[in-house]
Amino acid sequence: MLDNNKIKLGISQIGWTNDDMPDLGKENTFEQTISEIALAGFKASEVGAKYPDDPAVLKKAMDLRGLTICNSWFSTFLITKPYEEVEKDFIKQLDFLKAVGADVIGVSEQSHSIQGRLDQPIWEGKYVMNEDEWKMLADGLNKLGKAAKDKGMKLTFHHHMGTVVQTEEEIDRFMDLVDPEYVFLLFDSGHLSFAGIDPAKILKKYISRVRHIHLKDIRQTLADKSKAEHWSFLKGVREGVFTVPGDGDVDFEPLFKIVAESGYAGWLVVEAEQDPAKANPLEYAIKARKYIAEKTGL
Ligand SMILES: O=C1C[C@@H](O)[C@H](O)[C@@H](O)C1=O
Ligand SMILES: [Co+2]
Repeated sequence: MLDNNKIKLGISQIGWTNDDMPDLGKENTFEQTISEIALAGFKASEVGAKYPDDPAVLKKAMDLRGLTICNSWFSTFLITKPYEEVEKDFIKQLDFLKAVGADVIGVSEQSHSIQGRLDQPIWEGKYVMNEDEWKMLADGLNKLGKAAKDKGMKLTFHHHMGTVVQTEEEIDRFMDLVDPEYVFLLFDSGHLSFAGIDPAKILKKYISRVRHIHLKDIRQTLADKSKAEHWSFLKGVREGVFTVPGDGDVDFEPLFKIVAESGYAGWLVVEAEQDPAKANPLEYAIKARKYIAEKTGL
């Protein structure tokens, strides 16, 4: 059982429109997306490309539906761009998130990332950082994390397929290098499972440093096929590698147990990008909401 005084449930808008491939769900408007998020029984979403840029307009639309913004993706380029340039954009996004009521920002290092490249199989040619780059990444994130903390926000780092922090060894090294006061982990059950890592092992090890959680399930047969047939990450998404919790092969019960026993306080966010033409977003959001209620009491 999870404590609903500590844990709140959100769902990412990525199931309605996928900003990485905007043709997926192009027909779904911002208003329809957030109305369906509320209708399915969730309390928050992250920020999508169709969401209003004006924080007052966005907040009003969310408030009207009893929703809040709980996080947004932020791409850093700490090992390939000047730090000051990254920091400037980061602060702007922090201020935006703060104005709409979020206290978490989800960072992914996108230097050399292959996650968006259609010409690149996701299982081949991922960039591996050298010693200097590891230091540059950790130092940059520590500084950004301090800037976030100074504004009452938390920098959470999203390990991700096709990026410089994907494998178990990379996650361990990352957690060793960053300052626990300023940089937290964004745990994503789908990316770990897709990478062939036991999500329960990682969650157990780092739960005290986790400040945001993405609940993503995978269809293992399609994940295996993506490797065998050299698919890009985005082809995998299009074909249905990811789905909502309870609909795939990830075992969520140990994850919920670790969360319950840890005293984690924060958001659990269903994040299950797939083709909305094959997986109706409202139907899948309701499916996820029911599964989580059944397994956690939330
Ligand atoms: O948190 C996420 C945001 C997406 O844009 C990304 O590609 C997805 O897989 C994810 O986990
Ligand atoms: Co995620």
